Amino acid sequence: MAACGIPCSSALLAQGHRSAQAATAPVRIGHFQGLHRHCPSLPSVIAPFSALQSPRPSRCNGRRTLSNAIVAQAKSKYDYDLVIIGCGVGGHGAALHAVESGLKTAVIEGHDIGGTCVNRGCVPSKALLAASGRVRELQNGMHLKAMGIQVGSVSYERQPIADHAINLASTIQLNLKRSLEALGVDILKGSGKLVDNHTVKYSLPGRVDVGGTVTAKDIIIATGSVPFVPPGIPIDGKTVFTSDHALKLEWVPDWIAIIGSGYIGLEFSDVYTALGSEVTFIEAVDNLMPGFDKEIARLAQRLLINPRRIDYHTGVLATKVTPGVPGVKPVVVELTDFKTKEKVDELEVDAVLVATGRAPYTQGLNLAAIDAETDRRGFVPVGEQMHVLDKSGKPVPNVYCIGDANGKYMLAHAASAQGISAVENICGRSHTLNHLSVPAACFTHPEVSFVGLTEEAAREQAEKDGYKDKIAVTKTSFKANSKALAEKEGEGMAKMIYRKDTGEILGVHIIGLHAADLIHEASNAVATKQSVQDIKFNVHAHPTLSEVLDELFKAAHVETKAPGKVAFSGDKVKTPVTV
Ligand SMILES: Cc1cc2nc3c(=O)[nH]c(=O)nc-3n(C[C@H](O)[C@H](O)[C@H](O)COP(=O)(O)OP(=O)(O)OC[C@H]3O[C@@H](n4cnc5c(N)ncnc54)[C@H](O)[C@@H]3O)c2cc1C
Ligand SMILES: NC(=O)c1ccc[n+]([C@@H]2O[C@H](COP(=O)([O-])OP(=O)(O)OC[C@H]3O[C@@H](n4cnc5c(N)ncnc54)[C@H](O)[C@@H]3O)[C@@H](O)[C@H]2O)c1
Repeated sequence: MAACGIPCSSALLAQGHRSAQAATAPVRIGHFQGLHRHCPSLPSVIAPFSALQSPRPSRCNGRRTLSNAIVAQAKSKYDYDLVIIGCGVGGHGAALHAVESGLKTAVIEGHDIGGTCVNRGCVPSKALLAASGRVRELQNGMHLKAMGIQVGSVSYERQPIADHAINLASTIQLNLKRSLEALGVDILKGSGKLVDNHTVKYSLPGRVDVGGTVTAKDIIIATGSVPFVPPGIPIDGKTVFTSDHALKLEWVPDWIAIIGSGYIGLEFSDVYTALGSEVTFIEAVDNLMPGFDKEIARLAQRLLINPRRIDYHTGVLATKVTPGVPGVKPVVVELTDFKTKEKVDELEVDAVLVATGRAPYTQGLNLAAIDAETDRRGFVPVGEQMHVLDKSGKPVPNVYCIGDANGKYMLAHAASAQGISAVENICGRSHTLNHLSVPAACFTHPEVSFVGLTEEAAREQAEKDGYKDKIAVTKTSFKANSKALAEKEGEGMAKMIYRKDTGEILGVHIIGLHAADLIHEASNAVATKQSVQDIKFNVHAHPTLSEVLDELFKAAHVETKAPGKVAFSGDKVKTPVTV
């Protein structure tokens, strides 16, 4: 567990293997935040951005304190103010903010606009979760009967569910591309490689008609990640596969082993069990969901694992997997004790999903050209303000790295927020993203979400910094919430870890209906440094699920009554590295 409480165990396990795996993986590349603001189908939403209404504006749109002479020089010397290598959600979010800030911007994209999130991640997985979630709900006769509803037998068609995910990804990919075009961002097709800290060469293998060299005042690297596959596990894409293949839902195995009980493993266990599969988790750590707050993980096990057709082996590694033939020959999985390294079991299943983390996609960038190198796992080292660090740990002028490629927090909205932060710094508006305020959610049924530290990490931090007797925890249950009860969805809890001397919110964790939406009141409070004694005066509509949080805040007891922003211990906490 990293200091921030964000899941990171797979990274520990993966050490030493990642770069090698990434080297053989195909180039991949997506954000809602940007999409909502800039979707071409929403012109009225775009309108407020001055960058759109004027001809190509000068650097940083008048907000930067550059003299006109410097601006003119900057404009004439380079092709662009900003070039972004990689156009996933991170690159896209950075590009939108750059245009808003008046920067002449280009993105270089080697595969598909939208990257992992849009094409092989968040978007298609949420489509599968939405469809399979309905199947689960309609098949839960007891639940429906409790509200006086009876349904006949419920069935589904696999291909239309798969098509829903594929079509959604295509639509959003197109929306992202159009939003960039509408904003005047040049989209350069090819794989980018640094020449120096102002120059990028780009090309597409096998295409002599595509490519070139561009110069820019600043460069952002946003090349993302690919699935990490441990050694000894050959991916055939049919019986042994990663999320890249699973999202296509080409078949629904009767029995599937999922290696890894992190985000991907959990979300796919939700999809597969709803569609009728039996699931076996193989988890290296001694407990399932090792990256989550322990109490939340225990309740998650009671809600998401135990009542379903799921069993599990913990404390074991899948050290060897032999692919099978669908319907003919099973996949064989060799299990090795994580601690003793002795072979302990062998499983025969229909399919294996490898969900053991993600590896950065950073090779081929030629970081040597800027006197930088990746760490041993392939991540690009960055400072607090997203500057790439050179071999001696100093910031490389004008080169930044955001998103999965730097490994700070491998989530779509974190990539986009880091992109916005980098652009702020490029524009001379010093900005540091507080990663402890970035929410995370797992979209199972019910959902799990959190922000900040787990209870364990908060206590560890407090012990180290000498305020361990100041840590307090409040908890509320969905069972007492009118809206949840009206929905017959009373299973779930929220917990908050805070400092009773200052009222600082250190972490909030939720499991229950719409937990992924509910977390934002807490994450925004952490971001704006609202204290518990302030937030407890917020008014929540009744009856809503948000009252679960209202009660949570009201249950907190703070020693000081002083309202307002306080000096938080989080101010001193360095941006956590989570992988
Ligand atoms: C199954 C799955 C589900 C997920 N669900 C969620 C979720 O619900 N919520 C969430 O927040 N996160 C989710 N994630 C994580 C999220 O997808 C990533 O954190 C996010 O995509 C990272 O964005 P990025 O821009 O850093 O990288 P990417 O999205 O990987 O984009 C990088 C882009 O750079 C391009 N590229 C790479 N190298 C080069 C080069 N040299 N030149 C030019 N282009 C290059 C790639 O083609 C790619 O398009 C999920 C991930 C997976 C796998
Ligand atoms: N809803 C979301 O936000 C969402 C959804 C999916 C993915 N993601 C992102 O994608 C990334 C990858 O997800 P993930 O679930 O693959 O990674 P993860 O790091 O969340 O979980 C990987 C799990 O695999 C286990 N593991 C690693 N190697 C193993 C081995 N050899 N044998 C057995 N167990 C092993 C680890 O202990 C860990 O529990 C995450 O960083 C996450 O941020 C986010």
